[in-house]
Amino acid sequence: MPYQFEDLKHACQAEWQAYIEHGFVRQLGDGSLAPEAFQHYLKQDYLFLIQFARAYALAAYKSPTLSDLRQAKEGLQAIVDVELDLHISYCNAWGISEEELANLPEARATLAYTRYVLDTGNRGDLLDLHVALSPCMVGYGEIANWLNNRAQTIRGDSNPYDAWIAMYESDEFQDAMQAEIRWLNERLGDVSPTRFEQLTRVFRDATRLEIDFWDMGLHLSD
Ligand SMILES: Cc1ncc(CO)c(N)n1
Repeated sequence: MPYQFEDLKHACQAEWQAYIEHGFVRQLGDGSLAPEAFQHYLKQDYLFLIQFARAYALAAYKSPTLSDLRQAKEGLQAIVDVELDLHISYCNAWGISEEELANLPEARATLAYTRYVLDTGNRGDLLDLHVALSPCMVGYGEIANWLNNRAQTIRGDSNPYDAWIAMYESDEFQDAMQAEIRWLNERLGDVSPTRFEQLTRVFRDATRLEIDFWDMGLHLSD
């Protein structure tokens, strides 16, 4: 039976649920999150996005076909030209200047996660790299949808984190998430059980590192 992206999630169900339904996410949704925790998270996410862009550059290097190369280029361009600019203005709205962003030290959770993704891509092939990146792309889209279906979630001006949820429920992000799932499903369809086991380890580790990223925000860890 061909493997699908869903099988990776099922194989790591406990970790996936702990990531999607994390305390940080719940508190974002009901508006109770401490502003300091959110600001700490935003600052580290700026550093995360820079490394994330490098991972797309690595995907370009690892691309065997023109179509893969174009896709990696689109990803890199979206992060550098759109997401990072948006992130900087969003940080400004939360009282974090561009100068402060430029001088931030990386928290250990940021270092661990981003370098894990880059190392996995360096050691492996384009599929390893995409599996390592997939908890980011797919997870955040799923988190926005999970929050929207949750009774405790507050939307609109009475939740200071409403714009964050709106960003990840946007058609743009949801479309990118679906495109990533399609890409993975095409490749996973051909892998052997042994290769699937390997990829499951990558997916589990990346998911655990996303959990650590939320913990880092919640506990202001450096
Ligand atoms: C840590 C992290 N994971 C995923 C995303 C979604 O791109 C993000 N911005 N930050």
